Amino acid sequence: MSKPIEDYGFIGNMLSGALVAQDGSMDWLCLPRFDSDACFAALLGTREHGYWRISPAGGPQRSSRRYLPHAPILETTFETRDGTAVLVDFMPLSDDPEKVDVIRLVRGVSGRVTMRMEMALRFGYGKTIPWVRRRDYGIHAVAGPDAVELVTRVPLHGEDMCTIAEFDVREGDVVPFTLAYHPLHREPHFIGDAQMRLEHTETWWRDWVRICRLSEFESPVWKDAVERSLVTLKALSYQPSGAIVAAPTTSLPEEIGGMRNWDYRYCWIRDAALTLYAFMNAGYFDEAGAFREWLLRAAAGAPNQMQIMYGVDGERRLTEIELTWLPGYENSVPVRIGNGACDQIQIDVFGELMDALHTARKSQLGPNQDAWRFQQTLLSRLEGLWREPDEGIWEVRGGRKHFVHSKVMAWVAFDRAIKAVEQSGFSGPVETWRALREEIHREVLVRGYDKGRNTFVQHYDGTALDASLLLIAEVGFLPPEDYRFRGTVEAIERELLEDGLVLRYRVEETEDGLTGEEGTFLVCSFWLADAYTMIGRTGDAEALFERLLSLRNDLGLLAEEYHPRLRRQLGNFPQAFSHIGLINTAYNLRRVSGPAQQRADLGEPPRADDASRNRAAGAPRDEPSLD
Ligand SMILES: OC[C@H]1O[C@H](O[C@H]2O[C@H](CO)[C@@H](O)[C@H](O)[C@H]2O)[C@H](O)[C@@H](O)[C@@H]1O
Repeated sequence: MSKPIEDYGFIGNMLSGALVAQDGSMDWLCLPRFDSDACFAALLGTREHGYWRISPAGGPQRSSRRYLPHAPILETTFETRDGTAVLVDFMPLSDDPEKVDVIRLVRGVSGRVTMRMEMALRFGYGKTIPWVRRRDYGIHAVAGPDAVELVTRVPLHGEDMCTIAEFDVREGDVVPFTLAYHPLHREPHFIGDAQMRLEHTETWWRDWVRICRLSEFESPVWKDAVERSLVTLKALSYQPSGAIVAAPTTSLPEEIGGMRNWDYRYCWIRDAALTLYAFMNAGYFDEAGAFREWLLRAAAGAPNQMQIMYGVDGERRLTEIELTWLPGYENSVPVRIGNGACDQIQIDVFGELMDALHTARKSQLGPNQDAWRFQQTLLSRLEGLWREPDEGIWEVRGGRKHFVHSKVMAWVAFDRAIKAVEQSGFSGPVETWRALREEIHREVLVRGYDKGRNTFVQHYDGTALDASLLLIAEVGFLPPEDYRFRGTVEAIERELLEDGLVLRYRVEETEDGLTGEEGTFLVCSFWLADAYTMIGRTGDAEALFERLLSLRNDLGLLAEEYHPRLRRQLGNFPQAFSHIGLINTAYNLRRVSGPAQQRADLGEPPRADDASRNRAAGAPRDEPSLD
């Protein structure tokens, strides 16, 4: 029986991540990387597909949970008739991407609680039962190239292809369990003092959060929401390369029982560029630098071969396949790994990329000629490409169209390049770019705008609406007071709202190549709040933002979508896109010159004045300069 998506907490260490349910069951864990095979995949199947549960043997009478302040460290409290015990789950930081660990500490709080640990390791996304051997420290399990050590002082025994332990904890007892991954060709490693690793992990995250600019929020709820979102985004970054995954999961459905199930454990240029923007808003510049370095490496080569997404180390081949042995989350099939969208053309990424680098440059992170050369080659490709149809921001699988958002973002790409020349002294064919910027603008106002309804439309020669049009003012294509933008906001309010939340489009009006429905798309609702702010409807913006905050789970986490009637989160979880929206909208609401205006080049950008503090706090890599 699946648990609601919002029942899960996320822990991670910038190499991989795990989902742990309220009942103490770790139902999703991929080792050693975000996109490695899962060794616990009960999330998308049953216990047969792997899980690791630690909870009171007779079940708790009550349980509650929280994150430790400032860190992706989960603490679940189980109250039983005999006493209270706490389970602390975390993934310690590691310098070696092939050696990744999960630590679970059971602490006795009061009385005497009998706890039960059950572990069913199933490598290869729930398919492969490993060869398990006893060791004096616990067990050693091997399957193919993967090996783990489960280290504990508690006696273990086997039952029905699972490893089991029952043990008592009394007030003051601490019982650690460590799962340490290593590739079979390497020696096992042992973590040592789990309590010390906990303290080290807590300290690292506390120092990281110290940089964060939260003083502009009076409300502790807003402060916490922004901080938790930043910590989540940071935990979704892949430390060795600087990439950022869209989510740590695959195939959590956008419709319960439906086929809209995708693998998000990769780095989308779009999502990562917007993440970068959220980080810069909050004062984090090392992350911006690291992502740019990743991008330059991943996208290096012929500009016409730049992809819209890559693996975390820059891998290009992300072949999409179906895992037929997994029944899917609440029977939502297929379960997919890999993502066919990697071969799509999505013109908006040129704009998102140029915009993020523009903001970074304005934030006074030093110039970088390599990055500028790279941007110029991208623009030379865009000169012809912007005229072509594409798959657009929503990655439709029903055929290419002339999406208006894609054209607007092509305009953004040339606009930011022109500004780089005008404001920062870079050189380039600025007259050509000016002419293209003008031509795109003119064309969109004619072919992308429906005069009769006073609204922009999803694609040329069509009538459907699309939530991505809410970004038209935010990116500076038109001023917010322009009647055509206001008309678009009103049309979206009339036609794309479900219980006050925004659908990205109406599935019945959009050839997305898929069947079924989907929930409201959370980042689009944040964009609507931004649009309200920009057109002076601050009360509506605040109300919508508060509503969106109320949709977070008890730990402050958001999936990609929300179903208002079912009152359930839907889609991959936690999703970077949604948390990016939360952060940017919060700053937008509290700054005289918020991110929307910054992107539209109307105000002051976030500054790099905290970058040195960022480094001092032990951020994991040097800050490369940004153009
Ligand atoms: O709806 C179909 C598409 O859904 C996914 O894409 C969505 O997630 C991406 C990552 O967050 C985001 O960049 C994109 O804008 C979203 O539409 C899926 O990854 C695609 O393969 C699928 O076609």
